Amino acid sequence: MTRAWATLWTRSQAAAADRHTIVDLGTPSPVLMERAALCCAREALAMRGDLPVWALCGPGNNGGDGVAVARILHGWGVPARAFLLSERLSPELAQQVALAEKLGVRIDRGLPPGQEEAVIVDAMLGTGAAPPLRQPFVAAVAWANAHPGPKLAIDIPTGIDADTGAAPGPVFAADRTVTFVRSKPGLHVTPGRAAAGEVVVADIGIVSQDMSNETCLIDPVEVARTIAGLRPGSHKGERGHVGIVGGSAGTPGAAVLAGAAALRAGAGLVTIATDDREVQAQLLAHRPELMVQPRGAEPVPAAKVLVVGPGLVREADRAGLAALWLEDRRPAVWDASALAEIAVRSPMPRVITPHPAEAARLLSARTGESWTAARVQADRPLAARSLATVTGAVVVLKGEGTLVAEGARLGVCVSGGPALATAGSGDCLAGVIAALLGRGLSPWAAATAGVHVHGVAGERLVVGAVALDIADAIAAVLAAPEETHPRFPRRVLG
Ligand SMILES: NC(=O)C1=CN([C@@H]2O[C@H](COP(=O)(O)OP(=O)(O)OC[C@H]3O[C@@H](n4cnc5c(N)ncnc54)[C@H](O)[C@@H]3O)[C@@H](O)[C@H]2O)[C@@H](O)CC1
Ligand SMILES: Nc1ncnc2c1ncn2[C@@H]1O[C@H](COP(=O)(O)OP(=O)(O)O)[C@@H](O)[C@H]1O
Ligand SMILES: [K+]
Repeated sequence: MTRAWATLWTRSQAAAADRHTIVDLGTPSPVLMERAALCCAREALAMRGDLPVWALCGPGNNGGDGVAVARILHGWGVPARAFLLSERLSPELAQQVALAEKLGVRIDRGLPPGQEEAVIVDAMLGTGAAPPLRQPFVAAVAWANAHPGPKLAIDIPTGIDADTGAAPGPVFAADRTVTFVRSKPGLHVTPGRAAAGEVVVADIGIVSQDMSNETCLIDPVEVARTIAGLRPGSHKGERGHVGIVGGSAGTPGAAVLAGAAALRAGAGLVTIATDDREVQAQLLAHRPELMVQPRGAEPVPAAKVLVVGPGLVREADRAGLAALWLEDRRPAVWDASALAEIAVRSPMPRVITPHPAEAARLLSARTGESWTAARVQADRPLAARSLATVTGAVVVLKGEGTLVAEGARLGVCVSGGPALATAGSGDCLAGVIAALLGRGLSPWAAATAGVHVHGVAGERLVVGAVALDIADAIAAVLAAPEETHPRFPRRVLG
């Protein structure tokens, strides 16, 4: 089970929790704001060295947090100022301004003058706002990003959509974001993830009645436990036999990579099914550990799990895949060009691993709507969930901040980096997930553990590494899975 505090709240879930805590339970709103600001002030203190702290404040309660941060720091003897960017002030913000002024905190209207280096605190907009940004925040974000000094965002960097991670305009580029009670999907989904910096979850006593945990981070603690629970297997047959339907003339490499990654992820045996004699010869030359056999009506009958798609570029090599999708009872990972053969929901255990362009093609074909890769990227959670609905599969939507969807459930991967952006890296991922399925994990568990492990393996490589290096790094990650990850939020209590 994912730890409760690793679940993610959407904008409406956060607002409902605020309302419940304040209205139903009677916790005064200023008490929550004080606790929120105290956590942010501590983080600003840790980031400042001997720099002053400047809070850029919007019109709502996010702005109220900013003024309270300036007041708390001022009380600790830190040179801290607040800058009000809007004419309009919410009642909580007005209350904070009045209190801060009584205590001698300097509060100005408009952006700070000059180029003095300072910690810039983004208290412009929080979870009450929805992008695209309007003025004066478009200009304020550009000013802040160009100003020298560390950047701290309160709750969410201004400009990021808290629910989707989309950034339809300029975005505050934070080094650190302090978010309240639960993190938000937008801090971990591309492109929001890059703008959030280090994410700190501050528990400030807001409680929710909503016990659903449909959206969560893929928790490295859970992944490590899942991996530790895998049986080593006393002989190779017990660790699962993976069959790979892949490799066309001229592109045998993708099948080799999927196979190599499956072996590194603990598959006992890997057999590649292809009818092309030239491909068969090339496969064996590439990786002698692999086995090769003709495809036939039922590919690799001895295999417990299939990977379908790596390198199947020739149309003739995709004949019969539609029936395989629908009828083959074995758990299977479907990838690359094989995804074009999916015409209906499959009742069988399936994991599909599209990148955004493949996801768009599949969604267009299956929904009759017009999807492009850009539309997928504009709301990755929606795209992943829609694909899960129309295919019946566990969906791995690849890319920075990979998503895993099963029905309405969504897992967000924290691991992975630019070294993974290399030809064949996706083939390795398919092989890892298949190996984990073969070792007895459910499609959800295999997909979530698979993307996390693949991401960590990629992080251990330098940019310029090739896909076979990823496959080879996977064994080391599985041998000693770590329960922490630098991009998994740090939790503070306030
Ligand atoms: N008492 C509470 O409920 C607590 C609230 N907290 C803070 O309050 C925040 C939420 O506060 P609010 O609900 O007041 O909302 P925000 O402060 O996030 O922003 C709402 C304001 O932004 C404006 N706005 C919305 N979309 C915009 C856009 N695209 N461009 C420009 N302006 C836009 C709206 O007109 C509105 O005035 C949280 O993110 C958190 O920082 C914390 O203090 C914790 C306790
Ligand atoms: N910048 C990045 N950060 C994190 N992961 C990435 C990044 N770029 C690519 N990846 C990952 O690398 C893999 C690439 O897969 P794919 O697009 O299918 O490429 P290929 O077809 O070359 O194998 C996916 O798992 C994807 O999530
Ligand atoms: K903010």
